[in-house]
Amino acid sequence: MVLDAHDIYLTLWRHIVISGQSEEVARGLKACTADSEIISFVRRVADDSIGEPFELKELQGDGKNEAKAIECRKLGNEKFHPKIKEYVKAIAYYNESIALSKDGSETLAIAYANRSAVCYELKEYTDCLQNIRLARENSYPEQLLFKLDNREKDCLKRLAENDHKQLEKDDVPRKPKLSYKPNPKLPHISDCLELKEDDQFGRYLVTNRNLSAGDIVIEETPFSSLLVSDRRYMNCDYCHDDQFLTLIPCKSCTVTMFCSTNCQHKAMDTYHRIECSVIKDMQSLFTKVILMALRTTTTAISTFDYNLEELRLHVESIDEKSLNPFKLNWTNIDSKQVYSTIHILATNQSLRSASDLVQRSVYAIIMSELLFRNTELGKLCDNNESHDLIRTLLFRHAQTSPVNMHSIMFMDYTPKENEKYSQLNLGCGSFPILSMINHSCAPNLVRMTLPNGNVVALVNRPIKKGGQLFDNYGYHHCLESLDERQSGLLGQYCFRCQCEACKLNYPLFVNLPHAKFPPSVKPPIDYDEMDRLAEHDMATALRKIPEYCRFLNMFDSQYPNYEVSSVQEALLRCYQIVFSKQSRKVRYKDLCSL
Ligand SMILES: C[S@@+](CC[C@H](N)C(=O)[O-])C[C@H]1O[C@@H](n2cnc3c(N)ncnc32)[C@H](O)[C@@H]1O
Repeated sequence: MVLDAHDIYLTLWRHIVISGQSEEVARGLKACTADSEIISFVRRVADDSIGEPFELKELQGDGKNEAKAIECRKLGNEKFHPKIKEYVKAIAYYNESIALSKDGSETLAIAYANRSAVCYELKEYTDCLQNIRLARENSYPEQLLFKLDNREKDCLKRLAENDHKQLEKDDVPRKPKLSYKPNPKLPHISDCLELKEDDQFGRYLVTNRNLSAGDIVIEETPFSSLLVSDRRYMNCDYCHDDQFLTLIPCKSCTVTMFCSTNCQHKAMDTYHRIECSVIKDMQSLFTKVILMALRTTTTAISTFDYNLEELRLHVESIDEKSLNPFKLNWTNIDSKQVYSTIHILATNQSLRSASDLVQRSVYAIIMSELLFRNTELGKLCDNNESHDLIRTLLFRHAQTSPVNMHSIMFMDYTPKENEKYSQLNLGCGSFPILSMINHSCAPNLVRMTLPNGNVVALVNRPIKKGGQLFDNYGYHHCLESLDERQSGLLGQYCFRCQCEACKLNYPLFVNLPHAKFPPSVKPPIDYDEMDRLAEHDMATALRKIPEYCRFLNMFDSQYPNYEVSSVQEALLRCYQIVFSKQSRKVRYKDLCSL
């Protein structure tokens, strides 16, 4: 069995501890004056103590696999069976079969043909025709061609009769706008936001005007992004759209699919050219946080047109202490400068323990070895400096990723669960401005992903002029106890939280007191309306937004209480209904079992 990278680190660290070397290793790490020295030091310690930990002989690599493709197709057929009718699950298997099949093969053609049959049942006739074309372009068995011909005729007939699914106008998410004038140099953020820095908080964002619940103050595009691996047969690897009926596979690897040749080319240009031959092994070795370090590094390399010397000189020229995203003019910024703003994100390196630095060095060594052995980086890195560059970038981003990356979400249709729609993690991205926002366990904003992959910051508690914007890093007082929050934040983000919720020990949601309203105020939560929001009813969402915002602005002085927290949740749901990306699956709820 292949060990994952965390096991390799654990084996090494245990050996260091058991052999009584931990203090010596900590001293050795402290004495290093550059990241490249840290990595070399860890490599020496590893080679001396556990032999050749980075050989990774058990890794399987990747390659098309006809037998597995046929197996997946059979699983798809089971889900497609008229008594089962789990069409979306059938599609996931057919897509996997497509990704595993050799280009031009009969197996590939049959998987496309089977996918066309699902499209037909789902009344997606245009997609059905596209799959029929793809099946014919590959080696579909001659003797079965009549099936495709008949399905094609039926599709054309249905299209002529207009018997196909059309998006209801209300299903289409709207585009949000910034609530205040955009900053002339940073048009993706409101001009009221400023960057400050001090000893307690590091860099952080403040507002120079009063902000109200419901304001949208940032809409940011990620520099680099990653699709989680369990969505790889349902969503486009590049734009993350859930175009699962028409995904096309990478011709080489078996774990990457795209919604169009356009996205395929863009992915190739930005990261997949380097990652293609190693991404499957990387996925088996690393968590998404560390894969994000890989993605940010490969995106940086392509940003510099694979010119490693130029990238090295650029990185060396960055003045980390003084550069920040507010110093750049984003109206005509080039992507090399955008990378600079990702390069300077917090690493918290000086606060990390010896074992943490060993862990991240081990990850950087494993990733770089795989890249040097199996990708064009092996040839491109023709001197020690370029090898060091790749290792140190991976090491740096293995530290910036867990501290700064943000999730990319969408609203999945989950009719069998408590909530009909629930937020599903599609992946993650690196964001220069959003990464400047500090944490509070009682935050005053939430993040939301738009269908185009941008992430917006939505204010959900009023913020006074001069006040700091606070995000939540996954440790909210409503959901976690003070101890859990303090230790979680210290472990992952290296700071002791002193937010109002920690200082005043705000209760969990279940223990929140009720707000005191004047008799004229109607309770904000109406359970019928909540049911309609649970159904993602656009009209209800649009109607409730101003009401909820008024309530949050009026009663924030009584925070924390049950009503304000409930309305915050309900407001976020309304915004998700109006602006977020929603699963395409919902369109098929009456046609199959989901
Ligand atoms: C995403 S960054 C936020 C921007 C960061 N302050 C900077 O200077 O780059 C996260 C890091 O900021 C710091 N941080 C975030 N919230 C904080 C808070 N409430 N108090 C102190 N430090 C905080 C921690 O070092 C954390 O790892």
